[in-house]
Amino acid sequence: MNRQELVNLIKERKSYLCVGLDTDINKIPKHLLSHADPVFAFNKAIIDATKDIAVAYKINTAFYECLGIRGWESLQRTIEYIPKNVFTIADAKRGDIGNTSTYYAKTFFETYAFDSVTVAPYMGSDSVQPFLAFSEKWAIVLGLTSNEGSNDFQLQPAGDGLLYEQVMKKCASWGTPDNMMFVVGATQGESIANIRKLLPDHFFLVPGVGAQGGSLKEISEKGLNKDGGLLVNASRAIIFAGSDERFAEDARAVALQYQAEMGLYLNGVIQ
Ligand SMILES: O=c1ccn([C@@H]2O[C@H](COP(=O)(O)O)[C@@H](O)[C@H]2O)c(=O)[nH]1
Repeated sequence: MNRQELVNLIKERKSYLCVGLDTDINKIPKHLLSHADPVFAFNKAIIDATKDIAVAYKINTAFYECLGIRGWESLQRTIEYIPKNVFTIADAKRGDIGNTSTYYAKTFFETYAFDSVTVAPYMGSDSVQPFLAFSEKWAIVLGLTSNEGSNDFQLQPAGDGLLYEQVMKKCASWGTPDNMMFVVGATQGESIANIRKLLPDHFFLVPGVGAQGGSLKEISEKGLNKDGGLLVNASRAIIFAGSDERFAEDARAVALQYQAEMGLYLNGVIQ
């Protein structure tokens, strides 16, 4: 999906909600366990319940990879089931020497046809650039993450600023706002305005609302730009909103609340 299609979708749906399919087999409702593919059965119900509200789905590959071949099959069924007009993210946090990165990119962009993949930039330009060589595909580079450990390196002084600022500026120079986004945690509210100033045009994938306690209001007020410019992810808060037969309706109810709030923040900001 290209940038204009994503921007149009955000405008149409008045939503920048990304539903995170962190489908933990140990947390899905028990009645699904008798299905041939319980993870896919769960995802299918969540997708059916949210596909008119969400603009993106993020599949965190850890929850699938841990199940071996069955997990990869669930992932494949899920990515094939997600409507083609919605943006898809493989949250795999890859990045390696150049030729290996190329094969990671082929895995997620060609074999599984995701629109984007999350990339850890620590190994530098040759580890990130292979993800930028695919038309209408995106690298989503870890910028300032939502976890406590972001203090260990990302928020440490470096050069004339902080390490995450140097990393984001440098990475941005390898791509464009049409093929690169950044992960910015919703728990990093006090840094969002600074990051938006640093990168006015880039999309940010923002995990950390819901279960991690980040503020949708703060991230939206400080992070939205004229194109929207944000994809705010909620995983557990949506997909595990309920735990019985009504889990998909419960997920929809929470997703609708996020969409309604996002509609308010978009008003007057998006052009
Ligand atoms: O900085 C980061 C980067 C990635 N994540 C991922 O996003 C989701 C968040 O899940 P919730 O249940 O909504 O907390 C999950 O897949 C993380 O691995 C992140 O949280 N922070």
